[in-house]
Amino acid sequence: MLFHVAMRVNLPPDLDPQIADELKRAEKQRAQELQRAGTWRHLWRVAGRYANISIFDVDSHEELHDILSSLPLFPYLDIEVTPLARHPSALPES
Ligand SMILES: O=C(O)CC1=CCC(=O)O1
Repeated sequence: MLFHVAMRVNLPPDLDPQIADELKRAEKQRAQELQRAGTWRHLWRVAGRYANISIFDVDSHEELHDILSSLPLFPYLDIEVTPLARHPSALPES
């Protein structure tokens, strides 16, 4: 199941910079693990915002929820999830 996930990062301006750096390092490590596993299919920066647009490939809504809610930055993320269905005019995937 594919999901379009929009994440906006809202780190508090007064957050200790060392804690912020550690959260970003841990988030990057987890994001790269999930990309290598094929679960986090796309990760794009939204130009001009501290936000990303991502595509996740998971087996269930529950799996997506578990992944998103365990991200290191989760307490600071505004997340919007959109389920995707195949478009009838899309070419078959190679
Ligand atoms: O910077 C972001 O958009 C949040 C984020 C997601 C994966 C990652 O490494 O950072």
